[in-house]
Amino acid sequence: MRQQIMDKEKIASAVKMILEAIGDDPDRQGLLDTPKRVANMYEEVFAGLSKNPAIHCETVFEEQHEEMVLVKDIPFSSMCEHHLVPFIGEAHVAYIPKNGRVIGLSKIARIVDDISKRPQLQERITKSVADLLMEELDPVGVMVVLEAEHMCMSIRGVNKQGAKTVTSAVRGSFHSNSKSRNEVLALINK
Ligand SMILES: Nc1nc2c(ncn2[C@@H]2O[C@H](COP(=O)(O)OP(=O)(O)OP(=O)(O)O)[C@@H](O)[C@H]2O)c(=O)[nH]1
Ligand SMILES: [Zn+2]
Repeated sequence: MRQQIMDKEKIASAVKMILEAIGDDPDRQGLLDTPKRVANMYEEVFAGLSKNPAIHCETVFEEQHEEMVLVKDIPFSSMCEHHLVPFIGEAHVAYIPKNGRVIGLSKIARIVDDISKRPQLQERITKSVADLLMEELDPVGVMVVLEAEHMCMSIRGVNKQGAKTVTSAVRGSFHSNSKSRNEVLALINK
């Protein structure tokens, strides 16, 4: 796993250069602490770069539940890797455990967070969460649905405030069985 220390001084000097480049004065009162603040913010919003989300699957409960578990409406935010502005929305994660391999519900939200807090694409987050659960838990099936608004589409460019992007990743039995897929979709929309 990549272990990297974030170089906050480098971020701060880059932000100072950006402020100069856009034609503002980085030495004016209101901007004096901005490079440092942005560096602190980047440390937070890109914290997932130094995280290994698989650790959240280390504690497995031996619970013979072979029906669906759905954690829905998990708020998440990420940074679009094309423009470095946020996209914000909700994740819904369903899986059907096998051989009693059940994890704590909060761990599902932690996995979403660790994978989101990096320069990302919505499709990659969706797929990464599904693949990680398949690899670590070997469940009967996994289905992940993300819906988000991308600031790069809202505040600039095409300027479509409120447009939502929905992505899904479907693995195992959810892939082969449209009835279980529809059950998840119905529960998400409840
Ligand atoms: N597939 C995908 N596209 C994304 C995501 N986040 C942002 N984008 C898109 O990335 C694309 C980048 O397009 P480019 O033409 O290289 O950049 P641009 O000139 O800034 O594009 P516009 O946003 O259309 O102004 C845009 O269409 C964004 O909407 C994402 O998570 N998934
Ligand atoms: Zn973007």
